Amino acid sequence: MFNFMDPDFLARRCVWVNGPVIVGAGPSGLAVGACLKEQGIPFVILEKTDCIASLWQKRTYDRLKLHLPKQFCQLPKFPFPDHYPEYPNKKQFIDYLESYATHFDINPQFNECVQSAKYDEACRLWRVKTVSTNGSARSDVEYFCQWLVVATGENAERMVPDIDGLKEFGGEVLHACDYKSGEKFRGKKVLVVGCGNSGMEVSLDLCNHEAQPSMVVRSSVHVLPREICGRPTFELAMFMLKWLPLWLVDKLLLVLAWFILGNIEKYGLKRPSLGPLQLKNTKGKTPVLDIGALEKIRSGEINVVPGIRRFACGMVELVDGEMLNIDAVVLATGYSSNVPYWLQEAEFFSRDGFPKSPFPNGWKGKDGLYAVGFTRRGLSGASADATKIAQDIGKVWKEDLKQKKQKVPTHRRCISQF
Ligand SMILES: Cc1cc2nc3c(=O)[nH]c(=O)nc-3n(C[C@H](O)[C@H](O)[C@H](O)COP(=O)(O)OP(=O)(O)OC[C@H]3O[C@@H](n4cnc5c(N)ncnc54)[C@H](O)[C@@H]3O)c2cc1C
Ligand SMILES: NC(=O)C1=CN([C@@H]2O[C@H](COP(=O)(O)OP(=O)(O)OC[C@H]3O[C@@H](n4cnc5c(N)ncnc54)[C@H](OP(=O)(O)O)[C@@H]3O)[C@@H](O)[C@H]2O)C=CC1
Ligand SMILES: O=C(O)C(=O)Cc1c[nH]c2ccccc12
Repeated sequence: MFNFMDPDFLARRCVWVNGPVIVGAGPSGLAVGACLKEQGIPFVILEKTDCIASLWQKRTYDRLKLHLPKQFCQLPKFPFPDHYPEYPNKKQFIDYLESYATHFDINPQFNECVQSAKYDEACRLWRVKTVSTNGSARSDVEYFCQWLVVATGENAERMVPDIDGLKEFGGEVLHACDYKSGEKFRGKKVLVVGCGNSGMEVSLDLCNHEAQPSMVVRSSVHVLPREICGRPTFELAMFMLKWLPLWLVDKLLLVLAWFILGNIEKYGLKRPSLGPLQLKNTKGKTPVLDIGALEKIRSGEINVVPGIRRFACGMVELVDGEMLNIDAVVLATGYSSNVPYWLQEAEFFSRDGFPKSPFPNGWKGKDGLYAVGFTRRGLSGASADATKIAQDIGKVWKEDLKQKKQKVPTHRRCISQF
């Protein structure tokens, strides 16, 4: 069970956690924490950065707002303030998450990156190893716990495509997660690779700062208006789904989109053969909710171009043979899960770092393993997972308490040095 001679084991501080270990202090981890607090269950949240919601605080652009109306983005048991607008901006969302953590008295352990986690059959506990990420002299830790909640998110790592010649390009190349504003690209020709919500919004932001973006659309994309007849499209879709099958809702959305946006294929925005919600559900590809990029595409201020063949010094060659002179490249090429890098488990999670079982069964594995925020349903999916996970852990917790017939003090942590 324990190898007392293993130098790695000897170098680590060992901590027994009475309750679950939650990996990640984003909205998902906080939501699980809040639901556990409500039941008086202690837990530890391990967060590799120095703040909560690091995706929102450190890896998003300035002009970002929630795309879905606020009622679909709030976390369990603590609504957004009434005065918040329908689509809160990035600062308002972060402020909300900060007050969420304060309200539930959630204090994650910052600067601790989970390096590996595996279930130890012999001691029937999860063993979670972390390394300190702030360079402090504090030693690395191994946590032992009965439950492990994976809350590292669908957007943990940037996806960087390996495109021929990119290294020889010479100009600035950045991923959308490092893009803040178009200010520094004023007057520059910028190639934006990708046409998801990030690619569209980065292109729009570049236009607003007098840069000249060309946006790569290599395959297809669903663009929907954010509102239909003054009501949020997402709300309308959720309403229709109560009565109608998904394929029909998709057809109706596309008819409405056609009336409002017209034929967008003539601008190079080919629609996928699957409908927008079906595509989101089966492939995880989010439809673009338009907040102004389409108008810039129509006016020619955003130049839509086909796929990339290769880069050369200061240039890009497209698949149709056209050569463009460009000053910078923004890779709005998406994200991936990082679970396969650290979770040593192959039954519940697949190799792409998402649970194998599709929604609504992807939240619970074996041996006390849980996943929150991997349903490809944004923040509302994460909230639903969090509620179920905390209830499930709560049942066992209460059963254990009954059996022990004694009250377990909260946060009893035996910090033992072997
Ligand atoms: C630009 C952008 C805009 C979005 N807008 C919306 C929206 O409007 N509405 C919506 O519903 N969804 C939106 N989403 C989806 C997004 O997934 C959610 O908003 C939300 O951030 C998901 O929360 P999460 O906690 O699951 O993941 P994250 O917010 O990514 O949090 C995961 C946390 O885990 C930490 N972590 C990762 N690996 C480790 C490790 N090994 N050890 C310790 N800590 C680790 C990270 O540092 C991070 O803090 C958006 C996504 C992006 C990229
Ligand atoms: N305000 C909001 O709510 C916002 C929400 N988001 C969310 O964040 C998540 C991530 O979005 P996003 O960052 O846009 O990522 P996505 O995964 O949605 O989109 C990635 C894009 O990059 C393209 N791409 C990938 N590799 C290449 C390549 N080698 N050459 C050309 N194109 C390539 C993809 O094309 P293909 O389809 O052909 O693979 C796709 O268009 C989504 O869920 C999104 O909704 C993002 C921004 C704002
Ligand atoms: O932004 C995301 O990643 C989400 O999952 C939320 C979301 C934005 N637009 C959508 C359209 C359909 C389903 C979910 C979303």
